[in-house]
Amino acid sequence: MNGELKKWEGQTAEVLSTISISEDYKPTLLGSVPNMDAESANEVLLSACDAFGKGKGAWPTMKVSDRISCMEKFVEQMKTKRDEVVKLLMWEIGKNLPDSEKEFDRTVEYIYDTIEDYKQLDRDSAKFLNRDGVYAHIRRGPLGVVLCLGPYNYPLNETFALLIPALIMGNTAIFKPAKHGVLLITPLMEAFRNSFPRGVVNIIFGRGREVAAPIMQSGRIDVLALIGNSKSAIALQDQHPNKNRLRLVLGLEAKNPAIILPDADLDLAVEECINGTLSFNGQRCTALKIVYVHEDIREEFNKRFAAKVDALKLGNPWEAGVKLTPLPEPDKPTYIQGLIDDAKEKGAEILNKKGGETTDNYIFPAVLYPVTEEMRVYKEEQFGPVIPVKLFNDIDQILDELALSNYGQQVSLFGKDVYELSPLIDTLVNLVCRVNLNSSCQRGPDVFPFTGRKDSAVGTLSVHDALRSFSIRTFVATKDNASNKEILEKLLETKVSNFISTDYIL
Ligand SMILES: O=C[C@H](O)COP(=O)(O)O
Repeated sequence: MNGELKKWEGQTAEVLSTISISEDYKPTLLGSVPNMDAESANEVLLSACDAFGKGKGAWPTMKVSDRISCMEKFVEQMKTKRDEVVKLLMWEIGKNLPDSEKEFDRTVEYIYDTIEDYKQLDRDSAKFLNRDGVYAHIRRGPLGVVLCLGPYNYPLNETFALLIPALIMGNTAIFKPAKHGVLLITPLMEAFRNSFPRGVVNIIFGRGREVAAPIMQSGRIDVLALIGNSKSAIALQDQHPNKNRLRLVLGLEAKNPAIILPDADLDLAVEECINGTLSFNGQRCTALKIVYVHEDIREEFNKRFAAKVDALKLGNPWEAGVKLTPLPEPDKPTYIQGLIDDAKEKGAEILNKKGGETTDNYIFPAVLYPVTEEMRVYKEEQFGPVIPVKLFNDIDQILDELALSNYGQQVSLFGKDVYELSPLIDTLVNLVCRVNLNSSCQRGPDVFPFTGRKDSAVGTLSVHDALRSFSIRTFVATKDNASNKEILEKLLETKVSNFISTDYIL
């Protein structure tokens, strides 16, 4: 972005749209981005390192109020690009219109919330301490250079959920857009260029192993911030010559269950499970990826749920009322078909009539029942349109499975009896990080903590927590005597230091 894009002309990577379910479907060339190599990626790295300048750069030492002004300028310009970005969200990743609009609007809100929270954080963390003859002025500061990688399912929102807090805290950043959802970043590049000093925000395009790996190998990355899968996170981490000094901020996989207790409101449970399992075709880390149904209500729940799934409208993302849309990953339908075949071989049935029907780059969601622990669809994070339903008689059976699971993000719990719910809630909050009562799992509102246990996350990504994840407490200390007092008073009075200042009182 602050590097010269022209440099990479002639090595462009084409971006094809696969988003169409029409019979005469043909992939359409939407645009192209530079396909960078290791050398170009290293130039970008140098640009980010120079801008941080081992702390001497203009950005990390800048006044808080000036950094906020840059961010405000950026978000104002970003808002003028809404239509363009929303269209690209539909065309590149197949997200339906309401969800694409929501992704854009929620990202704008995330930036405003981050600005407000940053002011509060700076006010709260700035402290003058005087103890045992030592006087200290404490504030929160940046960590250095951050490498941010976002996922294809939220190419705008989740990339920015990493990038924005990292930047406002005074870090410089390099970000790599997801493979699908790369073009939608391009309308925003001018806004970045107009709003931030050179080298503060940097972009890399290309394959992870070709552009992100060499950057990590340099040992100059201080924070790896990634939302995606553990495999990519581990592969990148392993490239760093000194992993111990790398701070990690990771949002990873999950296998969030819905638990339908015998006294659950079935209409509500069905509705919430439809949204939970199939919003954006189940391509959400917070999606419900398995449904546990109690034996007493199994028949009724399965019947209503399967019928509702079949009634969902499949179509192109821009068509009104469409819930199910084409999948951006060309090999996803084959993968899902493999899960269905495996489950059928091991004794499951498809409960809904349309389950497994394929249309170009889509496979209609199959509701699979009864699912058992030997099946791949039980073990793998399907991240797509297929719904395993598992029977239970005894809640302890589910608690044992959750305790053994590699994941620990969220649970949806459906029921009414408070005496049954309360011990369960008390246990579940120690197995996952968010229990959704009579509602499906979700990340939002984005001011709420977004995290997980075990392999689901490292650190917490909410407006509030992300600012802390991308910063460290730093301070200036001195012996409390008359001469030092005088120097400190002068520093405050002359306003020559941005650190020893009262700029935090915004
Ligand atoms: O892919 C994981 C996302 O953070 C899910 O967000 P969401 O629950 O708002 O769809």
